[in-house]
Amino acid sequence: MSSKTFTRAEVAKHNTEDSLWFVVDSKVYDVTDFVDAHPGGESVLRQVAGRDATVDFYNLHRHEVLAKYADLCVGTVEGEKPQVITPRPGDLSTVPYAEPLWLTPAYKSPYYNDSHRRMQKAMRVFTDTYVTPEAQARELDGKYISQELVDRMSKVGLLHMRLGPGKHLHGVELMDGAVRGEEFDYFHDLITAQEGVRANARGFQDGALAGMVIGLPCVMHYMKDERRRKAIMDEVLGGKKYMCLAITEAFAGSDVAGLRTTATKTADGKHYVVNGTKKWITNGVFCDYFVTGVRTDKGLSVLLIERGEGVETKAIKTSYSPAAGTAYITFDNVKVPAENLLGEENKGIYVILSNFNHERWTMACATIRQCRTVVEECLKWSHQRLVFGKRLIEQPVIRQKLAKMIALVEANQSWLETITYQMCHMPYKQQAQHLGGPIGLLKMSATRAAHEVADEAVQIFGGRGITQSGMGRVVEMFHRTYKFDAILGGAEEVLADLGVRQAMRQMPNAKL
Ligand code: HEM
Repeated sequence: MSSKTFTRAEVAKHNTEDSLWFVVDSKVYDVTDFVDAHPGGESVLRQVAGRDATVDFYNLHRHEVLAKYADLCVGTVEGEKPQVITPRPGDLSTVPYAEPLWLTPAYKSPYYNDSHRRMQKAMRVFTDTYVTPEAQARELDGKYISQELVDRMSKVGLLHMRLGPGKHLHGVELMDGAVRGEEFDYFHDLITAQEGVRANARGFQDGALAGMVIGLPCVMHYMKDERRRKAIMDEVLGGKKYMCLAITEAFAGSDVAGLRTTATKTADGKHYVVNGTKKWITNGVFCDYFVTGVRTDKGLSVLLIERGEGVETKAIKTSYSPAAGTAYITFDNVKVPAENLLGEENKGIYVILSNFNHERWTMACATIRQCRTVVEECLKWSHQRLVFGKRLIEQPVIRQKLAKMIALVEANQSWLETITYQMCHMPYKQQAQHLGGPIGLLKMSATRAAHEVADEAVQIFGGRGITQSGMGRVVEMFHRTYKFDAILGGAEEVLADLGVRQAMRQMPNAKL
């Protein structure tokens, strides 16, 4: 920004055909050569020529517009300083409820220590600096994640971290040394998930190797040949090869037992021959490995299938961006080595189920954080938007909506943290027994809340809430995409039922 200063009287002189200046938040803008390019047209700019246009500007634009057009700024008003906060990469928001309570000054939490705080800071800087700019660009052009970002994520251990705590992290320096792999627990995991989704790009979010997050654990826990397992883990965590989980079919979604893709053993027992289809496979379009649910002679099995002869993928157009690489897959007589069987033959259901809790919990982390971002957007918008002669926030009906949204977000975050604490203190096997139901209910609660939050947010933003650019772009994206989390990883209704059925297994002979 230029260091020049001007008096308001000097700015006022630039209100002619040949020179058009105005002030926004103490900064002086010369838009003489910009009027033809201004998306809002020329006339509106002429109306504020020579004047302070701060109120008009923020009634119509996001603050980030000023950063994008920073070269229009020719200086500041003498003796004045900009009042509007310009966040730097890594900054916490000071808007009420924009951050979870543990990151809000004056609040305490029993769950987070210094190591968690270091992780949060490092993740925020990384997301703001590298992920958000690419995520926003990919949402627009629909291309897949760049190898450059994958390499960067791999280098700081982000791909490793997304599998959750465990031995695969031991000896790994995370986020350039912010945290040691050995100290990584489920609260670090929660932070990783919640910070990552601040890029506000739901399609890209899945495109950023979500398939690996749910596919690779099956290899990590169930591939028998240790040498091969290590080689594949290194390739995938090194960002050299991409992996996805291919379970759902046109025939069966949440009803995993209804899968129809078959795997038949060859007479010599050395191979399986796979035939069938898969649908809605996240990242499938650009993956090298497919962790695939198949029907073998006496039940379900899981095979690691490499892209090759007989494997075809084509993109499915969904309501989020093509950056996710969502695929329809066909397997036609695909020959798969028998050692690519993950877990036991006909017992694949255990392989599939073993992963579900962590996947669902991660989705709850993400959804709750996205709801919070939408709350922040709504608080800012209702605070700056002038309508019917006053700020939107002065309408009681708007405050009612905000209160409901805030309460939903805070309640879900608290429940999430309580469950996360149990995850930190329960062996994995016990988690499956005691936490499968609560995690299912938590995910259901998070996506039901998302439904309410998305709906109210669009009402608050009006037409902008259904417009993909400008003020309401975050709300529009959320409203268009929150359903992915209500369906993927187990539909709301299936998880609600699971939660209650699991509780009923513990039901004593208690009477009213
Ligand atoms: C440095 C100054 C300005 C820049 C760089 C700028 C840039 C933009 C951009 C990029 C848009 C597209 C929408 C968006 O992305 O948010 C836009 C829309 C618009 N601008 Fe500006 N603008 C400036 C100042 C102003 C001022 C002072 C006014 C009015 C007094 C104005 C009136 C409008 C209007 C009416 C729209 C259309 C809004 C809508 O579609 O909802 N702009 N401007």
